[in-house]
Amino acid sequence: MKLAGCGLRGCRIWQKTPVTVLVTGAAGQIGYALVPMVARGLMLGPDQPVILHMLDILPNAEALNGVKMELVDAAFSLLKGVVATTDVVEACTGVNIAVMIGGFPRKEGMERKDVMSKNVSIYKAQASALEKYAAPNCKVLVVANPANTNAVILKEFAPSIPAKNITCLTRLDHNRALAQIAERLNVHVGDVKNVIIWGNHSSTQYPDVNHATVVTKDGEKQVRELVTDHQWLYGEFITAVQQRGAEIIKARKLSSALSAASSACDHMRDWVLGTSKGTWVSMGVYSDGSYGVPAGLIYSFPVTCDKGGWSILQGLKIDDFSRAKLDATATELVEEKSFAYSCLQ
Ligand SMILES: NC(=O)c1ccc[n+]([C@@H]2O[C@H](COP(=O)([O-])OP(=O)(O)OC[C@H]3O[C@@H](n4cnc5c(N)ncnc54)[C@H](O)[C@@H]3O)[C@@H](O)[C@H]2O)c1
Ligand SMILES: O=C(O)C[C@H](O)C(=O)O
Repeated sequence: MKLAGCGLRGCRIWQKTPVTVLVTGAAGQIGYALVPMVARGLMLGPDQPVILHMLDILPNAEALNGVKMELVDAAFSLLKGVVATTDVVEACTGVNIAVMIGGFPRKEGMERKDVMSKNVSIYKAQASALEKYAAPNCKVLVVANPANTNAVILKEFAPSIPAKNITCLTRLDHNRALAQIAERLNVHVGDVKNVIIWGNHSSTQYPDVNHATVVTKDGEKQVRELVTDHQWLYGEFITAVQQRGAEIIKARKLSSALSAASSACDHMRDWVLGTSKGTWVSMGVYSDGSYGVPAGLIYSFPVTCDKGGWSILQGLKIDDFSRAKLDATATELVEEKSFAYSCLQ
């Protein structure tokens, strides 16, 4: 914190030191939705000044500069500086938070594996830059797909960044699950909590409501008690969350952007500022073997956050149906990880 003038004679207020936030792929759709949210304090809080570092590739340099012009024009009071660059070293220098959205998008006719091999090389190069130039204790959120596996590669090639600081986005899936339950029960989404997304940000993810609750006028109730149609919970609900990204691509001809950006803010805000008491969220984090998930994967778990750190929520009962789902998505991640490594040979 430092003492800063508030503009009135004789007035001094304590102002926090700005936090530097890197957004890669900032000229893309999610980047364009995200940077104003960060500049408005939706990621780090309404009293936290920020400096934005925006990275994109050379063919998008002009568009990136346009985003910078708009940020300046919006006159955000929390925004203390903007760097728009195609130089990865300049982009990574001194960053406290890195939101990695940049990557090669899947194009028509391309297999998931084609995209993976391109993105794995990008994440290897950017890991090295973050390792060398980011601020100590930089927190990383990988959004670009395949998000979990890009995060694994980033961790591998930035060995001095603590594994606890490298995460991937499954909060969008978590929010989608909350929204599906809220719609089904005709309640406000803010009254639903503690769903879980297990595993990969892909169609093998397992949205689990076994421990989820809803605040009602008669107190907190289990989702399983309120949604009496268990066939729906075991079938349509799971598929709806797993397939929501594809459904949005079908409708928009583009992948989700505003919801992805908003969820990225939710992820970082809870990580930095903490989750509320009795509430957990889903984050793709480094597996320590909890719940029988192979150690070393970046896997989505239920986590609680406190004092800038996260912990995997322990001790939840996993029934046989869930066990099979947790294992299936872990198997996919093991295969993706091994394919990603083979791309680097
Ligand atoms: N995890 C999630 O929940 C989630 C949700 C939605 C989208 N996504 C993924 O996020 C990614 C971005 O989506 P989008 O809609 O913003 O895509 P987009 O194509 O609009 O934007 C991507 C941007 O990345 C830039 N880029 C490409 N290579 C780069 C590099 N090496 N360094 C820096 N920038 C680079 C591109 O030029 C482009 O501006 C995609 O991989 C998408 O699948 C993830
Ligand atoms: O970009 C995609 O493939 C979909 C995206 O990850 C989403 O979940 O909306």
